[in-house]
Amino acid sequence: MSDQEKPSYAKGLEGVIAGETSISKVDGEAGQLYYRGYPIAELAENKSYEEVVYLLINGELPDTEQSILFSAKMRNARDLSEPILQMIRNFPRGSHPMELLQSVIAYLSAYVEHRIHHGPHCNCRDTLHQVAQLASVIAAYHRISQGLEYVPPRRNLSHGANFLYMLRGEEPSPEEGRIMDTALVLHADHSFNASTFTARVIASTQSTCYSSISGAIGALYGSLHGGANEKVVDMVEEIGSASAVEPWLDHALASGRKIMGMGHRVYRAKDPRAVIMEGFLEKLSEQTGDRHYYDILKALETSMARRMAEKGKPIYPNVDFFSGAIYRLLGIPKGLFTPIFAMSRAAGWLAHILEQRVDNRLYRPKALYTGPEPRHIT
Ligand SMILES: CC(=O)SCCNC(=O)CCNC(=O)[C@H](O)C(C)(C)COP(=O)(O)OP(=O)(O)OC[C@H]1O[C@@H](n2cnc3c(N)ncnc32)[C@H](O)[C@@H]1OP(=O)(O)O
Ligand SMILES: O=C([O-])CC(=O)C(=O)O
Repeated sequence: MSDQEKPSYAKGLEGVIAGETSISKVDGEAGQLYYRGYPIAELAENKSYEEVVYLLINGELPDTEQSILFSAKMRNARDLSEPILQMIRNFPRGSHPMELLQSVIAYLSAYVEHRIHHGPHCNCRDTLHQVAQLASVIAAYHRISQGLEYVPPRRNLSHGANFLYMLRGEEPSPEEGRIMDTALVLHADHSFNASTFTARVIASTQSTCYSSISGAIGALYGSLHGGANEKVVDMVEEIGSASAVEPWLDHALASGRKIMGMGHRVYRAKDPRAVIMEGFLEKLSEQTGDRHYYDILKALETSMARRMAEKGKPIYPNVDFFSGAIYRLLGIPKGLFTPIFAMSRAAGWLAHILEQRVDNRLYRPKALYTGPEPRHIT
């Protein structure tokens, strides 16, 4: 088939509307993100992760009573059962925690009543296992793999603060807890991104919430998606200092490297989440007296903006650009950055799975066949 005869199609589904959603809206031109109509900056400033989970799943912010009940439910669901702890203890050391997360979700499904529920009211909406327990799994894996004791969750801390507590075995400062919780708010949903789309495709086959979320974790792992936050910190370590940014970029761009944490399929402006994360990084850099990451990242941002503008292709930081550096300054190891993204995004995935089921149609696109014409074995 000649190139002229080929039907056109959108590679990577770029620009294709693949479904309807009322959960979040990404305004790529304006650089704005809304959850259920609320601007992300307002939610980040005023709401906890638990309230945002409620909003994503139920469509409205909780009132005071609903908020208390929902928080209690999520906090009660934080505990890990003995089989899950056993699985974490037995998981091969040296595996990436994203591999553990993907497996843990599938394993968890063996211990809960869920298989018959394929509708929007399946019990995942109520048990909130996947949303509440990922943080505990990540913290447990980190401590167990370091030869430390598992620290059980506390019920009097926000989701973000409890995660830091379970990692460290010590309560974080209120400021650290707030930064962690807000980072979770910022990562909770982003319309039809690759991992959420994966979750919806799996849900569209009438599979379970558990398999849908396990698949979504796999999609998030890659370095073009959630895995970029870890790669950004690798890149900063490779660059070494702000003064090395220009020669490093000359070489990286000449050899066709993508700059991790920059660029986006939808945003044509700075990602609004990166704006908020940058503020946190600046604050933490001042407080800790460690400006290393901030200075290198800002030099990279400025230089890339200039270089790409000269080419007529402006490029801006995305949500992954500053997050890894923030986690680093909170004392979190690199291997946990993408899992942290997953533990937040689990809320968005669950909301999308439930929405998919309300008016489901199996996802099954067509492909343009480019293989041999029919032939016979001779
Ligand atoms: C949470 C998230 O998933 S956010 C995204 C996280 N991923 C990253 O940060 C990885 C780095 N970024 C990228 O690889 C890309 O920007 C993506 C995958 C996120 C989006 O990519 P696409 O929409 O497919 O854009 P595409 O890769 O076609 O880029 C368009 C142009 O901008 C350039 N460009 C895009 N991103 C980058 C980048 N990070 N570094 C250098 N150049 C880039 C491309 O080389 C391309 O130039 P060309 O037209 O001369 O070939
Ligand atoms: O929307 C996307 O393609 C990627 C993204 O920023 C996210 O999932 O948060």
